[in-house]
Amino acid sequence: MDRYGHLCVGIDPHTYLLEKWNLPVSAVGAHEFGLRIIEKLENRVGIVKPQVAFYERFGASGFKVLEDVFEAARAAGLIVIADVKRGDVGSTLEAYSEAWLTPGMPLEADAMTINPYQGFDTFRPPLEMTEKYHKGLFVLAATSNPESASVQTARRVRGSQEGRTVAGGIAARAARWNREHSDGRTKGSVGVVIGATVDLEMLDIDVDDLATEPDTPILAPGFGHQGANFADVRRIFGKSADNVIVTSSRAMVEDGHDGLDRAIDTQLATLETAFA
Ligand SMILES: O=c1ccn([C@@H]2O[C@H](COP(=O)(O)O)[C@@H](O)[C@H]2O)c(=O)[nH]1
Repeated sequence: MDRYGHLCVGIDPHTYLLEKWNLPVSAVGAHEFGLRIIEKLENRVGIVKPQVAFYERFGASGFKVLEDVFEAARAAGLIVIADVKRGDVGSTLEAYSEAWLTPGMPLEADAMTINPYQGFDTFRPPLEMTEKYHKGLFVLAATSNPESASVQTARRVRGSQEGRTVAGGIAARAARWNREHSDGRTKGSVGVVIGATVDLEMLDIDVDDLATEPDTPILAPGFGHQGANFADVRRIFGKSADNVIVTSSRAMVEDGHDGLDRAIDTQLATLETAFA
């Protein structure tokens, strides 16, 4: 974060955004959308998060242009977080991690989002790849959408005792993994996704634990369109704010290509004040 900053711009070529940018609603339009965003970010913003779904919907041609978008982002010196939210039995998850984390593969990214619904222990293959190739994982813990609460606030039962919430348990497992594999690093390679819109207390997420070295990075969606305010990052994440990647997609690009310049300047200035 010292090198790349806290701001991450999401590349989500929604249909209405392609239309607003006067681009065709096709893989070609999604390609151009991604490249134009990357061009604006170079030397100003350090991290991008392409939302793979908006490319996947165009099938093979969508994946082909996504490869180019990743390549352009890498060439511009950006960190690429592939928002793919994959999860499965370990052996299948291994293939997903080969696709998204292995150097030289067409869809290689720096980090991927991953879904723990089938159990944290299915992550062994991607965790090993993360260590081997110096990549990152962001595990969904407390997602920004309001519908998530019914699953993520549920408490586990340990014998006759009520245990942690699902979200709190996942976050604690990620922090534990980082501590057990710290290797002298100040930040772990396993991060968590925690929406900026959630109630951390209700979810029983221990932000102090996430801020215990090696810190657990937090990928925080929900800023902008989903209602969280960029200026509130420290209030929301407390001790862990310094580990937060503030990510926003629609709000950055809704005013078109020129509006993106203004949005970048505004949000960089807001975050500079917030982190001062
Ligand atoms: O909990 C989550 C996890 C991922 N997302 C993704 O982030 C962006 C948010 O887009 P905005 O336009 O800034 O709302 C999108 O790609 C989601 O799939 C999330 O919103 N919440």
